[in-house]
Amino acid sequence: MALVLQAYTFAQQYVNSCLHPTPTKSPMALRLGVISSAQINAAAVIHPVETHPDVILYSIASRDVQVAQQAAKKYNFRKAVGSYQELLDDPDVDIVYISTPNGLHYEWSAKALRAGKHVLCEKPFTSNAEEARKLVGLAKEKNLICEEAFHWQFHPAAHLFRQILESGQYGRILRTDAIMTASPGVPDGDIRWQFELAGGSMMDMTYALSFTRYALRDAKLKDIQTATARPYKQDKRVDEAMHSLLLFEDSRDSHLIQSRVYTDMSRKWIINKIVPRMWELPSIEVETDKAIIYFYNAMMPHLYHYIAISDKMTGKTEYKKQYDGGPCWGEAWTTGGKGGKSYWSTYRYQLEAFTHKVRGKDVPYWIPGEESIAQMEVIDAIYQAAGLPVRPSISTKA
Ligand SMILES: NC(=O)C1=CN([C@@H]2O[C@H](COP(=O)(O)OP(=O)(O)OC[C@H]3O[C@@H](n4cnc5c(N)ncnc54)[C@H](OP(=O)(O)O)[C@@H]3O)[C@@H](O)[C@H]2O)C=CC1
Ligand SMILES: O=C1OC[C@@H](O)[C@H](O)[C@H]1O
Repeated sequence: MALVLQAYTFAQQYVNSCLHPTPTKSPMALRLGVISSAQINAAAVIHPVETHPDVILYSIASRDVQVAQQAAKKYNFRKAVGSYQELLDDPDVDIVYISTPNGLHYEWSAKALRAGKHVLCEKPFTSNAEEARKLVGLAKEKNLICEEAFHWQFHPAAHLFRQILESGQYGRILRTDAIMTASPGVPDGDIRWQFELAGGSMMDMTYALSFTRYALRDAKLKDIQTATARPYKQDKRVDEAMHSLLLFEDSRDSHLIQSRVYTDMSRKWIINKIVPRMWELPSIEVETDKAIIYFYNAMMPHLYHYIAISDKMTGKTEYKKQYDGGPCWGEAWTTGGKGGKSYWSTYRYQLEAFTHKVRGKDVPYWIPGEESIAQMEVIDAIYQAAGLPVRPSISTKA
């Protein structure tokens, strides 16, 4: 389903970029360089940039210059180059988006920082926690931005979800249950199946853990009760699926919270294997003292989402949604907030925050580097608990 959603996002973004024509660009607009010709580029940055007045599509790099030229022609980049380093050597590039396979995130983010560029790096941030620590340290040393592109966290629906959990109205969080599955599954040959490129369901579908840690905010991981991987048939080091039960300690009163995190890159179909589970969108359920709170489609809430709050005492369910404004972005016309637009994707909200951060302005929402480190530490711990190797560092040159 995640792949279908992704395809739908591409289409939606395309329609939106037509319906909402390119604004006049600032003469000093930030010049974006894109590293790789990945499929996700269009949805994640290209279309968001088209509707952003302070960023232009400046340069795209591919290992194959012809591929870069095709992408540049299709999306109106000013330049196309045949090596990632050539893009980084260009003094006119201000900000860089990195969409290489996971295993190369660290290498190219580090090289971009060393070249003096601000970085928006795809999720998962790095191959492992050690790389994450080094990258965050390097960004601090260079006084540059290096942000993990966990786009969903920038959307107003995510902020409403957190506000509901932290309102105190529903009591303490007792347990969480987050899933992300692909049905139809990820095709063989995809980068997500390659161990050396830091593949695996826990890495690719790291959203399920992100939903969990976001809901629990400052809770500390106390224990991994169980972690069971279903190995990929062609490489047993790669988790086709991962079922984990984590134990967190609440930062306020130290009570324990049990969190189930389930990721699956090859979810079984139902009814004699003829119906893919199209409805099984990345989601999280949170049980509190007083309610069950369910955030449906937390990964791409701009397409569709709801937050259902079921009262344990009355059995009544209340539904909420938030496509713009909300607790962080505010309503531009009433609170002086930035508001956002209801047609903005998670990626467009993310770009808005990223550019503001680069410009040194206040941002409605941000993911500190320490968060990305903590996320990678939990992923490493899950792999270890499941008896699988932590994803390797292949970028020794960075
Ligand atoms: N935020 C989101 O919603 C999403 C994020 N992602 C993340 O984005 C990244 C890219 O994913 P996706 O778009 O599916 O990737 P693709 O497989 O479509 O593209 C990856 C690109 O990386 C480059 N590359 C460099 N080295 C290699 C290598 N050894 N093998 C393969 N490709 C290589 C290639 O570009 P070239 O040949 O031009 O150099 C390739 O086109 C991943 O980290 C993934 O987790 C993915 C999907 C959605
Ligand atoms: O980040 C992602 O979001 C969409 C998924 O289909 C994809 O596997 C993942 O990389």
